[in-house]
Amino acid sequence: MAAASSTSLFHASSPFPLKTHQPPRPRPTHFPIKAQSQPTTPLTSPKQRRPADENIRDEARRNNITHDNLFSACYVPFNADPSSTESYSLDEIVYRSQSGGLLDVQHDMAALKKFDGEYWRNLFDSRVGRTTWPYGSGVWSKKEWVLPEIDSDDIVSAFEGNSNLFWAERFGKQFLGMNDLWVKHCGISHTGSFKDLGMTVLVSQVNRLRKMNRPVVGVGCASTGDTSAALSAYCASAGIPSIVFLPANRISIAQLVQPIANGAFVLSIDTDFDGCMQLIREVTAELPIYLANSLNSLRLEGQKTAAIEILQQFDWQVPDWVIVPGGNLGNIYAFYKGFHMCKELGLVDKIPRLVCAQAANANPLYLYFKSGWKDFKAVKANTTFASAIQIGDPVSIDRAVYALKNSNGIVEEATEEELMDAMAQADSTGMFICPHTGVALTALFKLRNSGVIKPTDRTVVVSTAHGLKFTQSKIDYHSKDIKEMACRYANPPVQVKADFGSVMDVLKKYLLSKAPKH
Ligand SMILES: Cc1ncc(COP(=O)(O)O)c(C=O)c1O
Ligand SMILES: N[C@@H](CCOP(=O)(O)O)C(=O)O
Repeated sequence: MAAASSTSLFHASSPFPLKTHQPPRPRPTHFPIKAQSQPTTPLTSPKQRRPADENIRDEARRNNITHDNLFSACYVPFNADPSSTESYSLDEIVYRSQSGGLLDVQHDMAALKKFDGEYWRNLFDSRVGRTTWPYGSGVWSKKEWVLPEIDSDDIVSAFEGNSNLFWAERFGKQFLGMNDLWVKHCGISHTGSFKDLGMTVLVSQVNRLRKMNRPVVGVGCASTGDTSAALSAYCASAGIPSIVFLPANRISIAQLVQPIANGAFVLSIDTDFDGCMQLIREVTAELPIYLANSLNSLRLEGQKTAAIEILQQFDWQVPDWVIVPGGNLGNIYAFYKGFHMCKELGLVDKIPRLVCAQAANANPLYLYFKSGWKDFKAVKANTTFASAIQIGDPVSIDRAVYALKNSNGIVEEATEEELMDAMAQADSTGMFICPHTGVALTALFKLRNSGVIKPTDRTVVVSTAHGLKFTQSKIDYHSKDIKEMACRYANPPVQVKADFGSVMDVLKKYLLSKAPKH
C-alpha cells in the first residue's frame, strides 16, 4: 500500500525533491565520594550566580564536581566468551571485533559496584532539572555509566533527554481497557527523535579524538532520516563536518531539511537504507570519516539512558512491559542494557519484559522470532509509512536477539493499515505520534487482545520520534487518500460555504452527533 503522492488535503508540495589495543585504566582503590542527594544550601539562600565572564563549563571546572576518574569503560566483543581478553580503548577507532562481530562498551562494574543502588539513585535524582554542566542533560546526568573518562570540556550536548513519560489515560481506557499505560516521548527532543541521546555521546567522543589529533576529518552515517538529523545537529554545534547518506525519496521532507539546514554534506543515493548502510561502511573503512550509525556501540551508551530515566520517573519502580519500535535494532538492546545495569547495580530488583515492534513490510526480526530463533534471513524492506524503520538487514540483529531472550521478550508486527489506524486513534486522544509509535501501539493492541498484557499491567510505549516529522502520512490518512486503506479514523475538514446559514447547519449537525445520549 503506498501513500498517494499528488492529492492531499493541504496540497503540500515538496520544496526539496530528492532527484532522486589498549587495556582499561588501572582501577582506583579508594572511593571518597559522598552521594550528592542533599542540597547544601538552604532553599531561602539561592546559590550565588557565577561571575559574568565565566560560562557553565568554566563553572563546572572550578567546582570540580566530577568523580569520573574512579570509573572506566572499554570496547569488548559483544556477548564475548568470558575467557576472551580482547578489548580496546574507547579512544581507538574500531567498530568490529577481530572476528568481525559487534562490539559492546563494557564498564568497570566492580568499580561502579563500590557504590550501592541508593547512592546511584540519589545521585541521578539530584541532577534532574538542573543546568549544571554537563548534568543538565538526561544522558550526561548518568555520565559515570555512559562515558566515565571523557573530560566534561569535550562534551557536545543540547541538554537532551529528560523526556516526558506521560499517562495515556484516555487512550488506555477507551481503546485498551488499561489503567496504567504510559508513553515515553523520546521524540520531544532537540532534533525530534531518540537519536539525540546516542549522538551526544558519539559526537562528544569524536570531539575528544579530534582534540587528541586522531585522524577524524568528519563523521558520517546512513540514515532513514533521524540519525542524520541528530548527527548533523551535534556536529554543527561542535564545528565538525558531517556527511549523510540518504535513500533518495524515502524520507520525509521534515527529516531531509534538518541536515540541509545544519550544513551537513548530504548525499541522496538511489538505493534503500540497507544500500546506504553498506556504502557508508565501505567508505568509512577507506576515509577518515567516523561511523555514526548504531553499529558503533558508543551510540547505545547514550540511548540506554532512556531506560534508566523510565525507572527514575517511576520512582525506581519497574514497569511490567516496555514496547519499542525496531528497525536497525540498536535501540531495543540499548533499553535492555539500561534496565539491566540498573538491576546489576542494585537500583531495582528486576527488569521489564521487552516487546520489539516491526512494520510487517520490514520485519526480519519478527520472522526470526516466529521461527523460534532458528532461521534469520535479511529481507528486502518494502515501503512503509513507518519509513524510519524500513530496514531489511539490521546491523544489530544479534544485540536485539540477546535483549529479547534475556528479558523474556516478544516481537510483534503491524500492517500498514494497523499502524496508521493506531496512530490516528492515539492522535484522537490528544497525542500527535509518529507512524513508528503506531507500530508499537499495534503491538500493544495485539498483546492486549490475546491477553498477554493484562488490563492492570504497567506498560510503557516508547514513542521514538515527533509526529511533526511525519505530517505527510497523517495528511494522506485524513484525506482518505491511501490505496486499499479504509482510513477508519479519518477526520477530514468539512468544506462549507461562507454564509451564516450554511455554517449553522453543519455546526448543528455536528453538535447533535456529540450530544450525550440519555
Ligand atoms: C523514529 C524511529 N523509530 C524507531 C527506530 C528504530 O530504532 P532502531 O534502528 O534502533 O531499531 C528508528 C531508527 O531506526 C527511528 O528513526
Ligand atoms: N532510523 C535510523 C536508521 C539508522 O539507524 P542507526 O540507529 O543505526 O543509526 C535513522 O534515522 O537513520
